[in-house]
Amino acid sequence: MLRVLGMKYPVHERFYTWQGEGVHLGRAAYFVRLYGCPQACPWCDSAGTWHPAYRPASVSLLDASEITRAVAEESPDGALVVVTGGEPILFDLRPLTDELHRLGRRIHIETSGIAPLRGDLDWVALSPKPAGQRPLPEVVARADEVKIIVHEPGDIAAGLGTLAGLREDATVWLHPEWSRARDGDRAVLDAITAAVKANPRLRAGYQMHKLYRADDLDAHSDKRLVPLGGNVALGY
Ligand SMILES: Nc1nc2[nH]cc(C(=O)O)c2c(=O)[nH]1
Ligand code: SF4
Ligand SMILES: [Mg+2]
Repeated sequence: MLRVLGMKYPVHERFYTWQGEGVHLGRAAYFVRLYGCPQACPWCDSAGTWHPAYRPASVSLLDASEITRAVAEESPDGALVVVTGGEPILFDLRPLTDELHRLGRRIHIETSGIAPLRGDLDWVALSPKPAGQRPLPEVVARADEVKIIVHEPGDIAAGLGTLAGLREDATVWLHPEWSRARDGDRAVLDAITAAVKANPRLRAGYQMHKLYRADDLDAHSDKRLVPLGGNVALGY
């Protein structure tokens, strides 16, 4: 118990913006991006999780009170708090969700679902990574929405294959991976369109914050353009 109360979270970056994706698209949101993820998706926009050149020199270790104070000082009442990653589900989020609830905030998580969820979350956005570790059934059952990132057309079936036990009312998004969306990759976009037309349960998604370039205003820890797909010359 004492250990949990003294829990420190590795905060990679934090910034106040709006939710750029999913059911809560467009809502004011304070993002807390925790650090560390074993999944190593080569297109991850949190490149420090997998890319040697983008590993931050240091990451702030903050406890629940420090994070909550930053949320209170840097965003107004009514803004959501989105805990993202990295992989936030690796941490015991109970002290953090308790403090943020005392502040009156609603708390959302973005996760690949690879560990039991610890914390009182108001919204769970599950983004399964079938090429890596698959989401636990208990997290699938808890998910309020799912975002399947489509880098190749085959990612649609692979993502859907991880969702046994998903609630009937959970929203399932197919999101073109950002470089595919940005480059107008017809194979990926057409595969999403065909999948939605074949299965009305699915929805076609997009990362609206990137179109707005809202990211440019964020206090990201690393402003460099994130490389995609690795760098063969450097051996990763
Ligand atoms: N504006 C904005 N919306 C987002 N929704 C999910 C994000 C994420 O990186 O998890 C994200 C993000 O990084 N920025
Ligand atoms: S699971 Fe998410 S945070 Fe982890 S490497 Fe993949 S995209 Fe990045
Ligand atoms: Mg992002």
